[in-house]
Amino acid sequence: MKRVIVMYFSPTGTSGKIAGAIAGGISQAMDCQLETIDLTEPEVRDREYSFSDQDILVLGYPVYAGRVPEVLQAPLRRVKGNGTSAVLAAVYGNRDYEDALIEGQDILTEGGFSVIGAGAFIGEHSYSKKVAAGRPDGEDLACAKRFGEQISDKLKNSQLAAIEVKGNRPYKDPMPDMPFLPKTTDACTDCGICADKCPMQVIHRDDPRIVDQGCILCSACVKSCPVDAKYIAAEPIVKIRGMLETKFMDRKEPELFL
Ligand SMILES: Cc1cc2nc3c(=O)[nH]c(=O)nc-3n(C[C@H](O)[C@H](O)[C@H](O)COP(=O)(O)O)c2cc1C
Repeated sequence: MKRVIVMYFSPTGTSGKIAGAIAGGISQAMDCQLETIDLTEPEVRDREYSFSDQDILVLGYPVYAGRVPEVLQAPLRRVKGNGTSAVLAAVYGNRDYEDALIEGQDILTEGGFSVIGAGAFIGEHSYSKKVAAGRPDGEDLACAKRFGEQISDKLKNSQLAAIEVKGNRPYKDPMPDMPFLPKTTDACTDCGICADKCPMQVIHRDDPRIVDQGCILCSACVKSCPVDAKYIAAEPIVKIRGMLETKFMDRKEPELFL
């Protein structure tokens, strides 16, 4: 019996939605069970995972500076396949995904997987509510589900050869360190949702205004706050937001590799 495992790291939820839709498409078409592993939670990220050739792994992650997020790299290297078929979903904020797919493919291939499908999808940008606002939308999710069904056809026809994705080696330089912390306005009601959502667990549950070092500026706190009390005021991020809201407003569409 085949099993589909959907594994994702998704601070603001977009990568999780896309990976879930792909995995749902595969599991429905193949009538097999679906399991979820949410690597956004630190203790889940710390574990080791091993899969068999009866499993299909769907891995979703956001694109950070054209790469696989650094915080996910060591955890992914602990995920082992044994001739396991894998599908990648890199979700980017309507600018570009550069080397994020090829890097993801390299990591999984080294870990014993065969990447038989990959897609670059679009999600609302972590640093803006205007860039790719509301995405993934219904069209994106339908596209992801259909992609899952195409993957299932490929599996049924035993076409398990690895694919070629877009991207370059050596990969883009990693993101420079940005030692900034999110700020909090007086609107904060101490509800603690931001602390629960923080993938680095650096926000104090008893006083969410206190944020320890180690923040990766993923915007999980900003986007989950019900009263918009969290914000990132650091100059480089404000500049990036301005650049994105000027140059990257035209709708991009998913790119699929099968
Ligand atoms: C640190 C950081 C770097 C990012 N770099 C890129 C990028 O290079 N290209 C892009 O289009 N979007 C970039 N984004 C936006 C995210 O890839 C995008 O919003 C994604 O949908 C977030 O996924 P999530 O909802 O699963 O967290 C970046 C976001 C963050 C927080």
